[in-house]
Amino acid sequence: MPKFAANLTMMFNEVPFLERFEAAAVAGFKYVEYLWPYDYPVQQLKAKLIENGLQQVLFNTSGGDIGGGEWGICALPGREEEARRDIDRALEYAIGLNCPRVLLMAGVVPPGEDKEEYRRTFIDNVRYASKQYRPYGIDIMLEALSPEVKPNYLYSSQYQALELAELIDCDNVYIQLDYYHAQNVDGNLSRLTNRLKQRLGHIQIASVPDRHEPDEGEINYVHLFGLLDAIGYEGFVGCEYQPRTTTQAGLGWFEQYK
Ligand SMILES: O=C(O)[C@@H](O)C(=O)CO
Ligand SMILES: [Mg+2]
Repeated sequence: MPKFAANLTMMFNEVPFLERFEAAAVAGFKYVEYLWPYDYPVQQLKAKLIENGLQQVLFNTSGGDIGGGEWGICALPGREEEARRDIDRALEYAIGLNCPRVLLMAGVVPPGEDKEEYRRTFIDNVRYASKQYRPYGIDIMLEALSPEVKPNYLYSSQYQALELAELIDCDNVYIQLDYYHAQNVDGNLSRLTNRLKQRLGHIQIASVPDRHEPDEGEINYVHLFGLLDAIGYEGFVGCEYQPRTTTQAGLGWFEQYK
């Protein structure tokens, strides 16, 4: 049975961020993920996890200047020093929070720029992170983002993510398969899951087209959860969706998995 992680960036927005840990635990979650921890000291977040009996399973490196159109800096040529400081800071948080994986946010390639240069920069930074994180047993995730969510992100197809992971060829670099993006770009989700199974480090779910609870829309999640069990996937499944109304009102789908 999949181990579901509440995504505290998208879920439980009825309460301020630090109160979402308790809300997730009360709703029956044992695991959490969210985009970024950096607004809070490690000790404060660690206390929230411990108080509520939760395990942190994922967070991301920085988004960069989000207001200025960035969405990650690990692929930006000329920003390598900053990206590596950011990768090091993420490592400190991962160690402090006992979090076993970090998503390396690549970034947006502005139209007209040399995409190959961004790709090379990303590969170099992922290899750097791999080396830094390996002694601590922390894995690195690569996630393809669909243009619906982030136009011009470095890579949008799961098959591009696979190609990158194979090229980088480091034993602690895995794919974060977000079925919402995958359905928007690639489709054929059963075949895709089987194709990626050796490299799956994390899964995320939401309905398509509306990115709501996984109980509506064009993806059959009951089938996919069964498939994940069948291929022996033992990682986590992050609930990265925008609740239709309130978070609690939409958790009917989760009842059978608690
Ligand atoms: O799907 C997403 O958007 C996220 O998983 C993320 O980490 C940043 O884009
Ligand atoms: Mg995602």
